[in-house]
Amino acid sequence: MAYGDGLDIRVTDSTLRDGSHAVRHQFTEEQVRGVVRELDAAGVPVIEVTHGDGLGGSSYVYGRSGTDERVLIKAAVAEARQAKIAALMLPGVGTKDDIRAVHDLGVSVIRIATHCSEADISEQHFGLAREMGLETVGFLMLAHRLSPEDLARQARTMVDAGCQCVYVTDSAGALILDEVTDRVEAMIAEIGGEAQIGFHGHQNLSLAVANTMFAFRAGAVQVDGCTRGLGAGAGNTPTEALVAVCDRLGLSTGIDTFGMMRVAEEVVRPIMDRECVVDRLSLAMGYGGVYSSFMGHASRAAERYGVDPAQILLRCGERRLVGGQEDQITQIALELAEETS
Ligand SMILES: CC[C@H](O)CC(=O)C(=O)O
Ligand SMILES: [Mn+2]
Repeated sequence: MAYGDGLDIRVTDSTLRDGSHAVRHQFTEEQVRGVVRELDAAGVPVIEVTHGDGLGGSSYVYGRSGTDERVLIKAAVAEARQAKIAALMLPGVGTKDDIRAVHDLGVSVIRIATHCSEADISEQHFGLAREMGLETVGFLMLAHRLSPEDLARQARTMVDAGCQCVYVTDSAGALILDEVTDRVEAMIAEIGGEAQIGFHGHQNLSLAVANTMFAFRAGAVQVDGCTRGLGAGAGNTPTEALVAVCDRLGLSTGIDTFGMMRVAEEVVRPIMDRECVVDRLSLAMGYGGVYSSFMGHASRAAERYGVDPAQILLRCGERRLVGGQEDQITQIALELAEETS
């Protein structure tokens, strides 16, 4: 199956959204302009720009943005020559007014994310987005927590509400190869022909590129990457590696392979606080099925209460915490401190 428009796969680069977690939401306008200019020149078809937790994410709990995301989005739209600019939102963190505002700024793709079992909270947002002529994408987050059949039923809810492509979103980097295939295939059986399927990977178990290729082989035609892997947890599927693999397999992404390698090395690496790596913490998240953006929260809570951050994360996994329950990370750190005192 191909994406269309002459592409086998359409890549959305989320460096300036998922990568925001790894720079504490401190991207500057100048950095956003530089990254968008270079990704656009390399042929990346869609570039996502938002606070790491989506529109409206700048807050005490999620972390305040260094620069207002609307300023960053406006700058991205101004720099892009061919790329579409996308924005992500979680109903409840962002609102319909945020969708209206970014539409007015020139965003053309809206990606609406819900926990994998709660697609129904996105219905009005998809309806509004389609009325406004936006391209729509749905994220079913922490997709490892549902069986393929249940996930497909949630995808059906999004599609009936107006979603044009539903992503298997491996927020914890917990899915392993065939587990991706099974989910994509179940979604194709349910919504194939009516909507596309996408895949968003995290590198916590070191499988992001491989999982993305399994998703493609099962029928996914939209996939995400982050340049130099810059993203939550151990980071995301590195766009430059994904593009190189596709190139070697003869699959067209429309992206210049060596251009992407250069952007990763010369443009994105210099603005990273640190490399995103598979280490004890990120590996614990992949192993325990924990939402990748919990890593920074757990590290800070562990330092504050003198406990082991990996233990916090594993407990988050045992309790099946979802995005939006970040306050419970502090609660767990307090419990661990009490248990060890
Ligand atoms: C804030 C939304 C969320 O982080 C989306 C995402 O990238 C994921 O679930 O992996
Ligand atoms: Mn992510």
